[in-house]
Amino acid sequence: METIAYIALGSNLGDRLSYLRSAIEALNDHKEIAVTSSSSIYETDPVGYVNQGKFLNMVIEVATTLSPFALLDVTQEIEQKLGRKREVRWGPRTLDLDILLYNHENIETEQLTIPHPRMMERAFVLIPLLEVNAFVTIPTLSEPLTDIIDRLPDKKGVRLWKQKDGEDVFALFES
Ligand SMILES: Nc1ncnc2c1ncn2[C@@H]1O[C@H](COP(=O)(O)OP(=O)(O)OP(=O)(O)O)[C@@H](O)[C@H]1O
Ligand SMILES: Nc1nc2c(c(=O)[nH]1)N=C(CO)CN2
Repeated sequence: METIAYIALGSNLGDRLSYLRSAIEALNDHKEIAVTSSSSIYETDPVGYVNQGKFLNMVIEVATTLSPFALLDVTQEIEQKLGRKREVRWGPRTLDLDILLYNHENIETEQLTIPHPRMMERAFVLIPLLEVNAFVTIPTLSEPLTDIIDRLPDKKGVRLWKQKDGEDVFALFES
């Protein structure tokens, strides 16, 4: 059965825009994944480990026939292929792909937790997520997402960097 999933992308090393584009292309090239929508691109102050460069962050919606674990394998392969090294926890990275939501499933294993365990603390995730789907619902959450975002300290550090213009995800990457 086809699933709708939301994936957060982040990059703060090297050619950040090009890492985002390559990751979206690689996902869309997979025969069991179609990228169906995206947010704008935001430039965001680093959260957690603050002594690092600004991130570009965005969220995409995908339709997929992969299981959540197979989708995680694909996102991790793409991170590796695009040069990701894990050195400092929450530190600089060429590319980070986090699976936020997978239909309305709740998954809690050592390898994979969905909804993503830290998404509700991150305006750099919730602002683009709400842009992609203003009616998105999160399992076990009754409060409106907009109220949650209002309380998040990092929301002031989230700035629109490249506005989405129309429905074509790849148009975002044309200059
Ligand atoms: N929903 C999820 N999406 C992606 N990875 C997840 C998810 N839930 C659990 N993980 C696990 O988290 C591990 C660490 O991920 P990663 O190194 O990307 O963390 P990070 O980006 O440094 O921090 P954060 O998870 O806070 O964004 C991965 O190996 C993966 O198995
Ligand atoms: N602004 C911003 N800060 C972060 C980010 C990120 O993508 N954007 N990712 C992190 C680890 O996943 C830690 N901190």
